[in-house]
Amino acid sequence: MSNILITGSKGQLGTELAAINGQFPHFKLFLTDTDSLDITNFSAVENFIINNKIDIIINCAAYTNVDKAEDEVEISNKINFEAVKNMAEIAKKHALKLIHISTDYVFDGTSQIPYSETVLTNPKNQYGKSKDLGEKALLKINPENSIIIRTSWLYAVSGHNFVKTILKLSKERNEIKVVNDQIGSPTNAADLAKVILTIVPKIDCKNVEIFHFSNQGKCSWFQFAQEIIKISKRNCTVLPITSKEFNSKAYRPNFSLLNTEKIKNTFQINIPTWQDALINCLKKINEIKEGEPKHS
Ligand SMILES: NC(=O)C1=CN([C@@H]2O[C@H](COP(=O)(O)OP(=O)(O)OC[C@H]3O[C@@H](n4cnc5c(N)ncnc54)[C@H](OP(=O)(O)O)[C@@H]3O)[C@@H](O)[C@H]2O)C=CC1
Ligand SMILES: Cc1cn([C@H]2C[C@H](O)[C@@H](COP(=O)(O)OP(=O)(O)O[C@H]3O[C@@H](C)C(=O)[C@@H](O)[C@H]3O)O2)c(=O)[nH]c1=O
Repeated sequence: MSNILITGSKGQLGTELAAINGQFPHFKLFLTDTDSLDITNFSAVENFIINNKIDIIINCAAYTNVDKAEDEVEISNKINFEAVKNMAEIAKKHALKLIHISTDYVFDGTSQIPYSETVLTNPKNQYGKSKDLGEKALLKINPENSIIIRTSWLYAVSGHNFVKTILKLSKERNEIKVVNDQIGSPTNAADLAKVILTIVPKIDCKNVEIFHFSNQGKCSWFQFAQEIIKISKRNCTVLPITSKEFNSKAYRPNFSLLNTEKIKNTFQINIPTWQDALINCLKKINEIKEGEPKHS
């Protein structure tokens, strides 16, 4: 039996990890969030891992509001950088495995081929910068048997995400406008959660390794919104617009597709397409019924 600390367990990924604990009875999950374990508090985290004999930390806690981060530089850095640095130090001192989650937004979006783990980061917004600093701190402190998993466009049944926003907007409006010049791959948090708990026992590395994980295939946010509307049979038109027209506060990369070959080959895993993963999530939120035809 391994004792695993899940930070940010009330978020999208943390909730999905908690939901599948039954499939992994050899893990005892310790579910914490801001109210029970603030990851910015070094001694609180260290005491928690000592008192509960923690073997593994899965850090799902993060500051994830991309637009708000532009104005909240200090707090986003505290959570996405300083707290990660602290956890890396604690992991090293107590010989724990640390699984840290990062983002496609550490890249600048200028690539024309999917980003592999070796490409240099160059974040263009404050959220991406804070996550990049967290990654770099972890790489520098370099606790053994620790990894960074970068993922992209995460969504789940619970929490704030693009899928739920589009479902909500499509109830309120006949027409929604969505950017068509940002390309990536959506990721169902349930798929990532399953992969994390599957690979945890197999992690064995002297130096911190980076892996990329997303659902398979690529799309723009516009195409993603179209698929959400189509599968959910909503009577709403999705219109393509440019990022310039949408004019969000934070800059988003135009291309942030991740190359997932390394994680697939290292751990011999299959990853669902983004369309199938979306159907699975929408089924869960009762937008579609079992047995309905898959996407065309
Ligand atoms: N969401 C996305 O699209 C993507 C996310 N990621 C990364 O994946 C990981 C998981 O993301 P996701 O599940 O979507 O995140 P969420 O925003 O859904 O959840 C993050 C959780 O962390 C908690 N949290 C924030 N600050 C602290 C703190 N100081 N101490 C303890 N807990 C805290 C939040 O609590 P509260 O709500 O109270 O602030 C929330 O419950 C993150 O590292 C994120 O950067 C990567 C790519 C895409
Ligand atoms: C809701 C909406 C968004 N958009 C655009 C805005 C933005 O460019 C894009 C995505 O919008 P969101 O704000 O939902 O997503 P965003 O917050 O950019 O999502 C990111 O979150 C962080 C945490 C990550 O790590 C990234 O991988 C990514 O998932 O779609 C529209 O064009 N029309 C709309 O109606």
